[in-house]
Amino acid sequence: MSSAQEPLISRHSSPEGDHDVSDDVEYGDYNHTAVAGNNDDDDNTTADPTTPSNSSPTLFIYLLTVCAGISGLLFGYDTGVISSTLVTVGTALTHPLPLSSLDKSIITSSTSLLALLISPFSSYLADRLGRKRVILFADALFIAGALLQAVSNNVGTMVVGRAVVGMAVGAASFVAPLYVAETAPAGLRGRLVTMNVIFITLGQVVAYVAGWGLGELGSSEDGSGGGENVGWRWMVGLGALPAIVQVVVMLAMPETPRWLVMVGRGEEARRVVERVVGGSGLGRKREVDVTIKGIEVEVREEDEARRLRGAGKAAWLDSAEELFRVKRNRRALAIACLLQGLQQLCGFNSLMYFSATIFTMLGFSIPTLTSLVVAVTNFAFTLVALFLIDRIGRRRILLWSIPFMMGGLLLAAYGFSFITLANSDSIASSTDGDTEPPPARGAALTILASIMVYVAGYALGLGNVPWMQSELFALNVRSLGSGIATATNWGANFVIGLTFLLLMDALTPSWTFVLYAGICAAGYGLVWTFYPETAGLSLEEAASLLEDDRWGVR
Ligand SMILES: O[C@H]1[C@H](O)[C@@H](O)[C@H](O)[C@@H](O)[C@H]1O
Repeated sequence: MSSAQEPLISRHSSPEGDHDVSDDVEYGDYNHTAVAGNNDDDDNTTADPTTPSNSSPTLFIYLLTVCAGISGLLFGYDTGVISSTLVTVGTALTHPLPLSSLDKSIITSSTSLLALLISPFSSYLADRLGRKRVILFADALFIAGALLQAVSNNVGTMVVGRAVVGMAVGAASFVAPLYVAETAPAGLRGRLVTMNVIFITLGQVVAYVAGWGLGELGSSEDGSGGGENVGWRWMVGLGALPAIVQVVVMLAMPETPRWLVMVGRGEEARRVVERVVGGSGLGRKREVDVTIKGIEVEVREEDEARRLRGAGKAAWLDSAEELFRVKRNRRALAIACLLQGLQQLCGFNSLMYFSATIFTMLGFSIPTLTSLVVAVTNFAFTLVALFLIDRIGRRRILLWSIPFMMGGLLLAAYGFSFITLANSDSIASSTDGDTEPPPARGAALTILASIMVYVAGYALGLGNVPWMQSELFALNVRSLGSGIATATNWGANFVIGLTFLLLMDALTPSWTFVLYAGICAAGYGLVWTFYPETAGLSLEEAASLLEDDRWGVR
């Protein structure tokens, strides 16, 4: 990652008031990272508040990273597990009928809707209660949501369970990266954005593997005993496990030094920094002093800025005015929302959520196993993206990868045109997937291959680049701008989850995929016209690109 994308906790006072937790750490699920340019450092001579200059990472720091990773993993697990659940749940929720397309759509999209609704409160709660408590609170929601889903016997309870998980995803995805960003050395923070996406996609792989294993287990029980396939209950219930692990580890972890200073618990903050720094001796004491001093200065400056703005005016209003009044801020917002909207409207998550349903329709004998290719391809190419993105650049990687997505979608649409599918309502809800008459094998395999091409293209570009959104925004509007862009992501995610199966029924699968290809084509044009290359630039350079009348695109 180039220095321009190195997330640093800013030492500037922030005009964002009650959003100050995210002055530099944007909301975005798993994607809240403070991304500040080099220039952020220029006017400040103190060391990074939480950065021991010479020390190598302590065990404590590794633990922190894993802790934050569990939140990403949970996010991925809970969004990925729905795919297998929908094809193994059978008639358990709607006895004696299988789930309808509408049931499936509502169950799926309730998670993203609640994640969207909880997001504005996460930052407030993290300030009031502390970062650690919000992580624990999210874990409680993850556990409650998982158990509720596991015991549900009707669609209503399942939707409530999914919604509770959605609240957990929304809160955890904001606060966990913030927790690390405020505690860990700057060197680690730089990797947060991509690490988060990697943990999410890994969680999705785990969910798909669990869905396959437990779905199979359930079907054999079903076959021998004739009872309900209970595999799906284990799948959704298992989501509680990582959350329980996270609770245990988190209980042993401290609050972040920055929050402790903010609430006047300086002595505790010092002890935390001592653990972060590790080692002993005079050098260590000096490092701890400098770090604590840096945090105190930062917090004081923020308080001061807030006071100057005046108590009468809400801080977010201040920020909102700036965001919409200043041309270059408006442009940054337009681009960030464009990318986030496109990340979801290109239809990727319809595969993430419904691939097992699609492969059941296509007559694959173990659809949950076949659909693993979606999660594994996504994970593998996200890793590839990690190595490529800074070398190739964000704009260029998008312009290279979107045509592959379009090609994959159009080929899949072509494949679907050879297949006569039953309405998705009538798809058998078992994993045996035997449909009569069997769909054309060649066409089904073509669709599988084209979906892999599409997913690879997505993971290389759109799956990652939108989360680098904070580098587009000036510091004083970064938190709000990133928050709005992230809300766009959840909103579009909700729309896709709700409409995919309904579109498949109303338009046919071929036209649904053509529609997504059309959205990608429009997105390509918009990226080409409006999205300047920001790789390798400082935040200020990136922001000034947006000043010129061609939006910085040459
Ligand atoms: O960046 C992530 C990643 O691509 C996930 O696979 C996807 O499910 C999320 O919606 C997206 O935000």
